[in-house]
Amino acid sequence: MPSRQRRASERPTQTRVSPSSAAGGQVLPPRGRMQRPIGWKGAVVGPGLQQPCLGWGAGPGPPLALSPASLLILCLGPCSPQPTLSIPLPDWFHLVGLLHDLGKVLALFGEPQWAVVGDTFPVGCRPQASVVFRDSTFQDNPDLQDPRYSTELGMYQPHCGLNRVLMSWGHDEYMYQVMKFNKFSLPPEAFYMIRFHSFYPWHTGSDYQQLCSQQDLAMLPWVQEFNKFDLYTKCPDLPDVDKLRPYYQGLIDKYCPGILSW
Ligand SMILES: O[C@H]1[C@H](O)[C@@H](O)[C@H](O)[C@@H](O)[C@H]1O
Ligand SMILES: [Fe+2]
Repeated sequence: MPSRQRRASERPTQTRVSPSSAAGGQVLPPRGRMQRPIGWKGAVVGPGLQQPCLGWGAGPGPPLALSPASLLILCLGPCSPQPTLSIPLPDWFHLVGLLHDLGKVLALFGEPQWAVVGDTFPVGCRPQASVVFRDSTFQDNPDLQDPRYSTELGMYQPHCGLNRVLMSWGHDEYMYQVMKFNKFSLPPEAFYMIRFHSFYPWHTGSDYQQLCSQQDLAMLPWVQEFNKFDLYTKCPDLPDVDKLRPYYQGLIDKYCPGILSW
């Protein structure tokens, strides 16, 4: 069993794919303490929010504001890293922790859950062994019947680079696009970490090497370092928002100030 798959079945609180769904389709709500949807409605879209730090600009969504306190609760509480840093990391690394899952706001725009959360993988080529539930959920995927898309390289050139690869859609790519559009002054590593943090078959499964460029290999350690603080590392206790807020507000002001377009 691929390690990612083993982890998924060992951890019942994580989002899971219905065993009865045919084509890698239906994603069921997680069990246990993550039973609630990601909490945007209650925690972020409250009327009582003050001093919004990240706001909605022009876009299809309703006028919403994300307060620093809400972000901290969402991102440092139930859905982000425990501070067990073993090496000194740059300050922006902490901001990546805060921001990395904000793309899940797509769920508010009516995007179905399977197109927002879940691990990501390249489309247009054969899904490799470490893709979670690879063996049980891809049997009806039409690409696998198409000789152009069902080989190891599929529609790609060898070592074309992940920036030329079409990934399955989700919160990673959306947040990356938001950061780019709003010109966050973060280093390329930060963009990269957010864009590929759910690409477990690559950063943890070591698959898809045939698509990687030298630049991808250079970025891999950053994605792996970040992964130590991603899934399964959540602190069960809510953070002390008042204590943490000035620090994170400082990072926001430094790297992504003002009102953002989503
Ligand atoms: O499969 C997981 C899961 O869907 C999480 O909700 C998400 O934050 C991760 O990035 C992803 O890899
Ligand atoms: Fe994520």
